[in-house]
Parts: sequence; structure tokens; C-alpha cells
Amino acid sequence: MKRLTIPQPGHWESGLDSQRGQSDRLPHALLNRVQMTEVDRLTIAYGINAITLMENAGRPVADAIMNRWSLRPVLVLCGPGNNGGDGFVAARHLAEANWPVRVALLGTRDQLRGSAAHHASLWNGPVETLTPDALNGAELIVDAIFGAGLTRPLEGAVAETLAVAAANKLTIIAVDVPSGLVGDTGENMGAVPCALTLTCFRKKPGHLLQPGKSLCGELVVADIGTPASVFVSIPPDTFENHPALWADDLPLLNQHSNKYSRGHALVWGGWPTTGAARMAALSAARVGAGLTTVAVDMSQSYLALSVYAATLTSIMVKPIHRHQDLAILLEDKRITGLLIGPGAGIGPDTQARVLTMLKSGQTTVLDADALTSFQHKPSDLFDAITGPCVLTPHEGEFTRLFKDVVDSSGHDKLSRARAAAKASGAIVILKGNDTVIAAPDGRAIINTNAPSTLATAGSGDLLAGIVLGLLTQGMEPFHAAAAAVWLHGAAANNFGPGLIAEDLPYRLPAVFKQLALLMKQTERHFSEMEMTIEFSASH
Ligand SMILES: NC(=O)C1=CN([C@@H]2O[C@H](COP(=O)(O)OP(=O)(O)OC[C@H]3O[C@@H](n4cnc5c(N)ncnc54)[C@H](O)[C@@H]3O)[C@@H](O)[C@H]2O)[C@H](O)CC1
Ligand SMILES: [K+]
Repeated sequence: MKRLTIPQPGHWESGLDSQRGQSDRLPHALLNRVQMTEVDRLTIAYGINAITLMENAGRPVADAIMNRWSLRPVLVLCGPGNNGGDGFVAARHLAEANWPVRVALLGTRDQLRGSAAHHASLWNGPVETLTPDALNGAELIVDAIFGAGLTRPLEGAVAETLAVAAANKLTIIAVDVPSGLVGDTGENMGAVPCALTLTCFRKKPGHLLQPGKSLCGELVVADIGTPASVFVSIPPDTFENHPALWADDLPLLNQHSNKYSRGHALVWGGWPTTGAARMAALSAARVGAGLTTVAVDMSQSYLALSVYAATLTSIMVKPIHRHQDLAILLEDKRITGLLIGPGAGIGPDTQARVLTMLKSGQTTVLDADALTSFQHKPSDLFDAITGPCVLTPHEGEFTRLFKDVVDSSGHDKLSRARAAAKASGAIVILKGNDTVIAAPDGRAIINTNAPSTLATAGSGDLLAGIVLGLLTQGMEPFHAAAAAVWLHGAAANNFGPGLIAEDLPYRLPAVFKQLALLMKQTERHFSEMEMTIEFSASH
């Protein structure tokens, strides 16, 4: 396990550059507003003053503009807080490089405080009033109105000015977040789409959660000199999904591996919808389950076995005539992972099967109909989850199962997934373009590699199968869930346009090759969350 070197406070006096190497640690951590306030406080305590921090935050905005666009008129919209202060810094650097730049301020200069007042005093040009008229003649707009300090929806001159800028398709560069976007949640309180967003130190959840994700445009994280040692006091609990979080835990093959040592996955095969379970089984096998069996529901039709058997080759089939047959089958301890839901049907039979599976103590994945079957009494399900379990709802299934949980927690996706994981005692994968993976202990991961081509029938069944395949091989459930979501996205990206669900399992081998290369390049020495845990344990 890697240890981070934690610089002592006195070291900061030796200057920024020697410390900057630290800031590449825990690069996938996401920080909320409370954590960022603490980050600022600690950074200042380490000896980097607030004026320098603001200088370091504003300068990359000017640099990013000059690197991406040719010389053209810029208008910097400044707000009354530190976000506005960053704007004054950006304006000064653009002007020093002889760019035509104007500043428009919400409020008056004498209302500015602290570092923002300091940097405003270094701005030699005129300061106009922030109104839609100020946009005249500008081609690039820097939005430095509100960042982390947003307290209420945009209105008045700010809302009007941004609306006119958006309607006129002016290019907007946001400082920290597009003003109106809530950094902790991705909720939109009046922001308009930006071409580029520059944020400090680490991304914020709102940059990755919809609708925020779509408003940010290109997202750049600026190193403003904050030492990664701040993570000693602020162990992050939210991350952007990346192999660095779980690659060390992926099941590995060695000379002693055999099909039994790779685990035996069992998928419930419903009737008359059979494709969903078949595709899930195929994905479980593709990610390395040594054996995969579909337990075929024979209670409705004898045809079921023939359909499954005729369409599966490496996947085995096992007819289940009576409910007791399932319980007997689950006594086989060589079976190491279970999945029910895809094509299972909604109702008491599925409920009973789910409860039997959970009672077996085996690691279980519950998807689709297995979740909806408990919509009228979710507590029956939550009470039965006593072992390792992963739930994979889409928004509809989530709302049906977790209605009470959602009513009593925040309404943003991150809070909802966390609350659901806590209430159910399971890992929850709340799917979508911005899938959130949450654990009952509060850890959460936001996925960012899912292309829109995954919006196709059967895509969720495949994800459930990938989770099952990894769990079957003994991977830790939170890591398995995050890895599965990433592999699912990577496989779809690898295929490209025209994807239908059947294509996806066949792309997994190529993704594993990419992953192996990545792990080789990085000498397989990453496990960010373990580092975090060790951090908190040792301090
Ligand atoms: N380490 C860092 O991340 C650094 C971040 N910097 C920048 O500082 C801002 C956060 O600054 P803060 O002063 O806390 O908040 P804001 O500038 O976003 O705004 C506060 C200001 O705005 C008023 N307000 C809030 N919402 C509204 C509204 N809807 N309508 C009207 N007025 C509103 C509020 O009352 C306050 O007066 C961060 O985002 C970074 O850009 C530092 O510069 C460097 C370190
Ligand atoms: K902003």
C-alpha cells in the first residue's frame, strides 16, 4: 500500500514549487463546499496567503483563454465575492497581455472585501455596471459572478445578462462553476451553458452530475498550490470513477487458476422474457466468472428450458420446477454470486426468489423486476439484505423502491443514492448518464465515461451481469460496482455508434487489454481509496 508523504506546515515557507508535486495525489477526489472551505483554511494555515490563492485561481483563467482563442474582445462579469475576485485577476492578466478586456461588476467596488477588494484595486481599467448592455461588443464572456458562494436562484441583472449572452451564442468561460450551478449537487439555479469551466484544486460533484455536467463544457482543474496534505484532515468520500479506485482489486488469473477458483455465477432466467437474463449471463462470463449458469423458471412453460438451452453454449442451464429447487440449488457452496431481476417478472414469485437468494448468504445482485417487486413494501427487502448485495436501479426503479428514503433526504442524485445505500444496507448503482455508485458507509463514486449510445434496450441487463461476474470472483462489492460501471461505459465507447446491447459483451476483451496496458504503465500502484483510508487511520 502506498503512503503519501505529508509535508509539515513549516515546509510551505520554502515556496510553492516544491509542494506542487503533492497535488497530483488523490486526483479523482471530489470536494464539496464545506470541504473546500476547509481546504482554503488549511492552505492558508500552511503559509499560502489568500491573496496568492486568488492570484493562482484567476491567472489560469486568462492563460486558458489565451491558449484556446485568438485575440478578441473579452468582458469579465464579476460578482461580489471571491469568485468576482478571481475575475479581476483574470482581467488584469489578459490586459497585461494586451487583450481588449472590460470588467462589469455586480454591486460596487467599495462593497468588495478581503482578497477580492485587493485584486480589484490592482485593476487599472474602468469598472462598468453588470447589465445586458455591457455585453455589447464582447465576444468572449468570463463568468466570475458566483461560485461556491451561490445561495439562491439567479435573478435580476445577473439572470438577464447571462440569458442575453446565451441567446446571442456568446462564448462563456466559467470561473469555478457556471454561475447558478450548485457545486455540491449539479442542480441548476439559473446557469447557462459554458464553453469552458476552470475550477481549483479538485473537481466538485456538480461538475459531473446532470444538469451541471452539460453546463460546464470543457472542464479544467487548476493547481493553485493547495497541498494534497490537506487530505489528512479532509479524507474525501466522493470520487470520480477511474480504474485508480479499484484496479488493484480486479480479479487476477495465475497459473493455479481453474474454472472453479474463478467462481460460479448464477442468473435467474425468467419466462417469457429470456434475452435479458441471457445477456446478463454472457456478460458475467466475459468478465471472468469461471462458470455461469442460468436457473430456468419452469413453472410457467416447459418451453423455457429449450429456449435457454438452444441459445446458450458456454453458459449452462438448470431447470427450476418448484421454489424449493432454487433453495436446494443455492445450498451448493461452489456458487459464489447470484443475480435476479432482468426478465424476472414483477410479483410475489420474484419476491420469494429474491428473499431465498438473500437468505442463502451469497453475494447477490438485484436489478429491474427484482427491485420493483418490492415497491409496495421496500422494508421487506431492506430487512432481508444482511450480506453483500448490489442494487442496480434506473431512475424509475429507484423512485418506486426508495420513495420514502428520497422524501426524507436531499433530492440531488448523490444524496439520493447515498440515502438509498444507507437505508437498504446494499451498494446502490443509481444509473444514468451520471451514474452514482454509493455504499452504506457514505462512500460514493460518480461515473463519467458512459456514452449516450448506452441508452438502448438491454444495456442495464449487461451492467448487472458485469457486476455479477466481478462479484462472483470475490471482488469487494463497492469496487466491483464501480469497476462494472466503468467497464460498461468503456465497452460502449470501444464499439462506437450503432451499439445494441448484444454488441457490448464482445467489446469487453478489448477493454481489458486497454486496462492491462494502463495498469502496466502505472505499475499497478494505485488504489486511491485505500490511500484515503490509510490517511485517516494513521492520523
Ligand atoms: N480554493 C479555492 O477553491 C478558492 C476559491 N476561490 C474562489 O472563491 C469562490 C467562492 O467565493 P465566495 O466569496 O465564498 O462566494 P461567491 O463569490 O460565489 O459569492 C458570494 C457572494 O454572492 C452572494 N450571492 C450568492 N448567491 C447569490 C444570488 N443568487 N444572487 C445575488 N447574490 C448572491 C452572496 O451573498 C455573497 O455575497 C470560489 O467559487 C472560487 O471562485 C478563491 O478565489 C481562491 C481559492
Ligand atoms: K462563476
